[in-house]
Amino acid sequence: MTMLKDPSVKYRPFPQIDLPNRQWPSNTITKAPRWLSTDLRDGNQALIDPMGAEKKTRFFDLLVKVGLKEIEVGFPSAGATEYDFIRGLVDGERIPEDVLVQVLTQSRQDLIETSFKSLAGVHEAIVHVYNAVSPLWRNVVFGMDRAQIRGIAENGAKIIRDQIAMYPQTKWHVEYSPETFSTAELDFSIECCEAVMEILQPTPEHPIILNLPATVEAATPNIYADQIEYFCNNLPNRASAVISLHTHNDRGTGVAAAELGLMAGADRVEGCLFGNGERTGNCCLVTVAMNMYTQGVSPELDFSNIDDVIQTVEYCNQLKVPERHPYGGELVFTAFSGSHQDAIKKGFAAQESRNDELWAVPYLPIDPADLGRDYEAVIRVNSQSGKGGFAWVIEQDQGLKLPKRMQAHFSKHVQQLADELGRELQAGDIWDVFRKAYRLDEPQRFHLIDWDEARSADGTRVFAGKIGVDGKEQSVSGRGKGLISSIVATLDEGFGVKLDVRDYAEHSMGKDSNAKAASYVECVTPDGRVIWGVGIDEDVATASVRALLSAANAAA
Ligand SMILES: CC(=O)SCCNC(=O)CCNC(=O)[C@H](O)C(C)(C)COP(=O)(O)OP(=O)(O)OC[C@H]1O[C@@H](n2cnc3c(N)ncnc32)[C@H](O)[C@@H]1OP(=O)(O)O
Ligand SMILES: CC(C)C(=O)C(=O)O
Repeated sequence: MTMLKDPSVKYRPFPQIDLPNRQWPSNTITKAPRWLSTDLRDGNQALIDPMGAEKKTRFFDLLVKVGLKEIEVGFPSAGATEYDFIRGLVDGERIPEDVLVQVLTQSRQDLIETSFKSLAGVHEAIVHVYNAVSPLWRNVVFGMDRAQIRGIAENGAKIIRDQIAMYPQTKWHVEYSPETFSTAELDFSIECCEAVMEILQPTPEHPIILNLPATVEAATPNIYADQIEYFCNNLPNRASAVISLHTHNDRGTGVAAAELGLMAGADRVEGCLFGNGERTGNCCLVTVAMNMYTQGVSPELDFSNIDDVIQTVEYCNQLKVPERHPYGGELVFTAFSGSHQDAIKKGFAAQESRNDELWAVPYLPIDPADLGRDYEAVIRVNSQSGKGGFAWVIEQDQGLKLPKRMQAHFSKHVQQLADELGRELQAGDIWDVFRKAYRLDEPQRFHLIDWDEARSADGTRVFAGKIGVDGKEQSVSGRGKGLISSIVATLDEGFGVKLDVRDYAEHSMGKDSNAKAASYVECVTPDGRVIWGVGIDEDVATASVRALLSAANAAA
């Protein structure tokens, strides 16, 4: 047992931010921010096997396809793989006109120079320089005081200014990250940013990007929002800076922090698809974007074919997108449990009958179709499921709309199978048990060979059928007020099978003229047994005959 009884001996609470008049809690996100994907940099540097050129190229093409306009393509001074990939993008003219590529560098002369070289000839790009500013890093990593740390930032800014002058054919943008911003003194982060701005002289027309990372997430997301609002309020020349967020997910609230940071006044969000990145990952861009979408705000990113996106991301990262990951996970639109299935099924029916576009289905905060998912996987059946669940599956799979009371009747068969198998039931399992339960497969005691119907002078109907009985053909007939009662009379008079019909339903199994019909009949036997019969046929009347024979087979 290594957990301390009193963790306050080892850990300290994160201090509150002094921001008495905070505005962000009353704000909402009303438009898409500028997005930057750092999949090819922060995501890549955290992989067991970093991507090679082939994977990076595929990922880059995907990011362009979903609509990313700013893409951090790597850390050029890390080595030849990174450098050559970036040069390949430039030389191969693979960067669309409206896409800005970004590269990251430490604030060191040789690394900055390599970074510019990697991009030489590009039409427009962002050079991103960082140095850590918080006390722990100052003391432990750098062994420097505040002035020296600010000096690293200033030195980098000067080198960048000089490099920009050497590559005039490119429109350059600069991003500065006071790394570890969220655990640093706010005034010191502002001091470093201000010093960098002093050197680079940004303007509102050509602003600097100030990226404020929660390099390690160390507090609740409201604290990060306070830090962002404080920074925005106190940065001199705020109009000449684009405020960018770069959150990590150490406490599991990287997305929340980014969202609250936007409410607090930021303009831009950095992150990775499905939250890849160092340790627990970066803020997930898919989640922030789709959260926005479900509030009726276009994220200006296209995840309408999420499965294609996942396939490429999983291939490139060699990491699986977890089954419960928001919006993308395999199970996030699936209900196994009975009460959820019931509500979803009713929700779809209500949605269809309302016939408007507003989405309102219980337990589904978003229409799976908006992510390119179909409705088949919305309901899956196991031992936790209810009748709404298998009724949905059998309707989707076979086109059968079981009457409500029949669902209850069939339920015990499904439940028994689910308990026996101890696993999820596939559509095929449910269809097998249905055919068995309602005797749809031959041989059965009674089966239909042919039938005809006539009307007598008194208006009654006469059913005349050729029925196979235990393998032998028999001609039988019966009279009634309608088709059903004439078949019931036939079964009674011909075979002594007595059925009291309680309920009857039929429907077409599709919309076109070739669609089959299904009939369901609920009967009670003289000894009080409730029996359901099912008939399926091209002809609706024949489906009724089959349904009654199915019931007779159970009664016999
Ligand atoms: C929060 C982030 O994710 S930041 C991005 C991190 N990503 C990466 O590091 C991936 C790519 N990095 C690399 O391939 C390598 O680190 C390289 C090639 C860039 C540099 O490698 P090395 O020269 O061996 O240096 P290393 O990364 O170990 O850095 C250590 C030195 O750089 C200094 N340093 C670290 N960060 C910075 C910085 N941002 N600016 C200036 N100096 C820095 C350290 O203080 C240390 O100095 P010291 O040797 O005097 O103690
Ligand atoms: C370089 C910076 C932005 C970073 O990756 C971080 O702080 O997490």
